[in-house]
Amino acid sequence: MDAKICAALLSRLRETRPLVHHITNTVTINDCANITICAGAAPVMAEAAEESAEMVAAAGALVLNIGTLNPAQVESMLLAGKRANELGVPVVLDPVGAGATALRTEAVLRILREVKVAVLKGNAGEIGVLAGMGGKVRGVDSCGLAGDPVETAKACALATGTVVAMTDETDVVTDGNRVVLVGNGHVMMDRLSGTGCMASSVVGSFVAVADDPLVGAAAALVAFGRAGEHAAACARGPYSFRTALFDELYRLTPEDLEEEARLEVV
Ligand SMILES: Nc1ncnc2c1ncn2[C@@H]1O[C@H](COP(=O)(O)OP(=O)(O)O)[C@@H](O)[C@H]1O
Ligand SMILES: Cc1ncsc1CCOP(=O)(O)O
Ligand SMILES: [Mg+2]
Repeated sequence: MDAKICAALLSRLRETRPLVHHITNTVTINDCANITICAGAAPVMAEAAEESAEMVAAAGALVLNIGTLNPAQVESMLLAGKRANELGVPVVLDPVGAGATALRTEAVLRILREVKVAVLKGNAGEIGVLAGMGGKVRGVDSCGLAGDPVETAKACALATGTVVAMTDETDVVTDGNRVVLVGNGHVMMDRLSGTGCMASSVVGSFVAVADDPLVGAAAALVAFGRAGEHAAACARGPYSFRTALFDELYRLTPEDLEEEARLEVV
């Protein structure tokens, strides 16, 4: 895993433009659609139980995000997720707010039991809760971890059988054995609702074209983080940053990634 691989995946993503099927929340759904396009993929949001399994057949990846979950939506997620598993379509799960309420925590655990999830992408608090290692979540925000971030992410990966992508100032991507740390990103990304959801959409886009979900997830967080760094350089505040974040991901080239990726395999 190195900068060259990130660059090659971005090229492959732009050449193949996979469809990324989302079942996601109502707060950031439009941001997720547009960041998917800026990454190089094509979004579709389809959540009715009558079509969610059918739609996933055309997709390169499925992103499940529980940010504004309700029981019917979770059933649609299970139908789509099981069909994705049958078809070999990788599933990305964003456990938004897991730990904040029992409904959220239980929905995530049920999806993890019934669907083979390729990448579990959460903030530090959410991953700490799911690892059973003392994460704290208020609303949808991480209030931090009790222990070491790498050990927490590894424990979560081993407990859930997924690649865990735990976002923070330094992102930790791990399958429980291999660990990649991603240093790209900017604190402005924490001043805006939706950057975690968008990170999941970008992970879905990269995982659709990657042979290895760990490599796809790490490359996605490098690309998104690097776009955030470029965006912060010209932003006056959170909302001009938001606009610039889309533009800078759209403008990001494989050469940028090769030169500017900050990742460490530990
Ligand atoms: N302090 C920070 N410095 C750099 N990047 C950050 C920082 N906080 C968050 N990010 C980036 O913002 C994105 C969203 O992460 P995070 O804020 O942890 O998720 P969520 O919005 O789900 O809480 C990730 O790509 C992460 O790398
Ligand atoms: C504010 C809010 N409430 C439910 S979903 C959501 C958006 C969360 O977005 P993110 O976790 O990406 O900041
Ligand atoms: Mg955030």
